[in-house]
Amino acid sequence: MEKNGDIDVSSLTDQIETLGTQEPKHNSLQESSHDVIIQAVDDDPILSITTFEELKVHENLLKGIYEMGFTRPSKIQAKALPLLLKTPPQNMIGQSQSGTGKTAAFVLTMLSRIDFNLQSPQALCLAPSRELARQIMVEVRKMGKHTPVVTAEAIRESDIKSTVGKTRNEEFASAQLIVGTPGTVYDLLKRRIINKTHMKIFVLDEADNMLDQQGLGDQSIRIKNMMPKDCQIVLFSATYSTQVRTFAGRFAPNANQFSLKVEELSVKTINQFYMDCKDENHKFEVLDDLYTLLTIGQSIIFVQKRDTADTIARRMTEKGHKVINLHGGLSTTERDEVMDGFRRGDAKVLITTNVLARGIDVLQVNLVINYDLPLDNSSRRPDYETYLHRIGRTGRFGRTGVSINFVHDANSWEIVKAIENHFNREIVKVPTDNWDTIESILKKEISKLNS
Ligand SMILES: Nc1ncnc2c1ncn2[C@@H]1O[C@H](COP(=O)(O)OP(=O)(O)OP(=O)(O)O)[C@@H](O)[C@H]1O
Repeated sequence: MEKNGDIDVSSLTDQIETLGTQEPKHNSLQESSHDVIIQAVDDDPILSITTFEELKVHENLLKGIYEMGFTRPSKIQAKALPLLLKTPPQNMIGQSQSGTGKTAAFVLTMLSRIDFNLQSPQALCLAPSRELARQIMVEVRKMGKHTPVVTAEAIRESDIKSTVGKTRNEEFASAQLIVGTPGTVYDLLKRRIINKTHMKIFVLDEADNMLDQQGLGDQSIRIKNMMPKDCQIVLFSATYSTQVRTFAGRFAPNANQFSLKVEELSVKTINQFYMDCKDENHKFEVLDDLYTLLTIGQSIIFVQKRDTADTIARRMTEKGHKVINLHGGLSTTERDEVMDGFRRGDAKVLITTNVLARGIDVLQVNLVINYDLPLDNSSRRPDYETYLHRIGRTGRFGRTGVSINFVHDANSWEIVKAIENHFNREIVKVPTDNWDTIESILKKEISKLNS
């Protein structure tokens, strides 16, 4: 195999480097032809806004939105916000592709429902990971910057005790908007540290994952059962299996619904590839070569198990690559440090498990590698939803991105083919041993996309 210096990788490098920084084409999300199926509970014609002003939310919220650089609503925001903000409030089951701005839609709804004179929890949002909960809170604080909103994060406390004045009880007593993970939120509600009496809106981000009966479903249901009867229930995700959608309909009754057909689910600006490796060990050699030969902006490598993440991180470090590693086995402080470092761009390569498959938004990520393909833990069948969420860590809000799947035996090849069939999107083969060809294939596919 040719190593760096033997071939000119600079032009491909340019392509991959510019991918992450490439701004979305003007209005690309709004003009997308995605066929959203909308079911509204009223007979009202579905309103769709073209500017945030039309929503008639408080000017301090508009100020926050504009300071975030949002000049106009994305397609899901344009369609969902008028329904989300209706009085009296109506439930919502929303679906749109990864990176299309679902967070801002529910954050704005939560902020606009709060009575700032009432010092009691009024909006609650659950997310499946501490990293996603913290990220949502950053968006809340940015959008609510010009409002007096008081917020609290209900995630496992950091190992380093906070030095700021308030105790946890005091913090939650005065908080109006809470974002957290289900275990911690349930515990705080049960111990009456979070007062549920005035709760007006309950949001589940990554709702299909939060309602999954094999996982977080139990806790989400218990929390929902504690909410006041008239609390607005809002569910958002890029994916809903048929089974989960049926259940979601019971969890959020009489909801306005947005859904997508399966062939509309994958983001068109994410180029999907696969590399046919000889065996497990060859996967590592190809990974090492990829990072030796290409200068990649920022990237995420997904593996199935924590042990694999540790092993790959150690071996990549031994090979001289600067990588970081995040999984559920780390302490809360370590997790926060790793994630914050990656967001700052201190580290360019993040090795992780499914814990970061959903929701994480780092715009500079231009490459996602599925070192291990996502499998359903119990059935060992392809996990289509996780696949879509993983590759959706790139190609955010109209940007272009590349995803590469590693295949190493007949079974993993079948999984890639099943994923290709499921979403009806080609996953293009690139060789593992000829970097000139790799370069030209990646370039051709990327230019097809940009033309
Ligand atoms: N109206 C807007 N104008 C410009 N940028 C926006 C707008 N709305 C959201 N964004 C940005 O788009 C990016 C993706 O948004 P967000 O993280 O909400 O996507 P998402 O739909 O929740 O994705 P996922 O399904 O992966 O969770 C974020 O960086 C966000 O700040």
